Amino acid sequence: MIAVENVSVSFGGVKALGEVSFEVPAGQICGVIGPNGAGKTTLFDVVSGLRRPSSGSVRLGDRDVTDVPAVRRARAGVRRTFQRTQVFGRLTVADNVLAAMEWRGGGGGLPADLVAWPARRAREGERRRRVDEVLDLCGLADLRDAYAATLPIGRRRLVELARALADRPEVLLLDEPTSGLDGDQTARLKEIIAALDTTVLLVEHDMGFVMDTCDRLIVLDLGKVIATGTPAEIRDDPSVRAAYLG
Ligand SMILES: Nc1ncnc2c1ncn2[C@@H]1O[C@H](COP(=O)(O)OP(=O)(O)OP(=O)(O)O)[C@@H](O)[C@H]1O
Repeated sequence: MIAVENVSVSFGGVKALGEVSFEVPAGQICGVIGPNGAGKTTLFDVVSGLRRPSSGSVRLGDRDVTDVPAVRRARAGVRRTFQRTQVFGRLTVADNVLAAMEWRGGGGGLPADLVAWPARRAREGERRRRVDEVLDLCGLADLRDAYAATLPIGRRRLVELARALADRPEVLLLDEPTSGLDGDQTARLKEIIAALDTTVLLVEHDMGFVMDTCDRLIVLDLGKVIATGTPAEIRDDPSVRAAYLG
């Protein structure tokens, strides 16, 4: 569950977010839409911990994470993809996913390696199986040994998604996940998201995708929530039409 309460963020004189509040119950797929400059990316930065709000709070489950930095939020099960893909170009697709998985139970140096060797090897095997599983899920199995830098943008985006899914996140934030995807890849993405039992917050400009994929929508305009509701409710909301049509 994600709970954002009265969150405000200002950049100098620009109020990117003004007292934004909403909740995404566990397992729900929630879309954030709004015109350019509405505050969507800023909201993602606040939820993922990259930006601290000037006021307000963010809770994940029953934990207040407002002051918890991004890296610790990631450890607590928050994963994010970015508007501009951020894959490791010099690593293979499989290694990109492997690198994103938390190494639990490491540490302790050589003595620990020797004593705990069988358990560590078993865990390593589990991680590699998981890599294959998510590559399959994302339609990347054939590309597991390709260097990420050589892939077209749509595939790179799917590598980023695979990385985000590898550790079975509790909360997944997707920033414009369809951009650069072709029709087949977009359809696959829809299926992947629908099959997750993760809380998902996504920003997306492709309205068809948003309407088909999300359980609920939040509409931002000039840093304010101007409407929330099911996709059908939002489609018929006059204030939303006004915001988009100017
Ligand atoms: N680092 C920053 N410094 C100054 N102003 C910023 C900064 N980041 C965002 N803003 C401003 O805050 C407002 C919200 O920006 P934000 O990028 O969150 O909107 P957005 O809805 O994600 O837009 P887009 O759809 O174009 O990505 C805009 O007016 C933007 O110019």
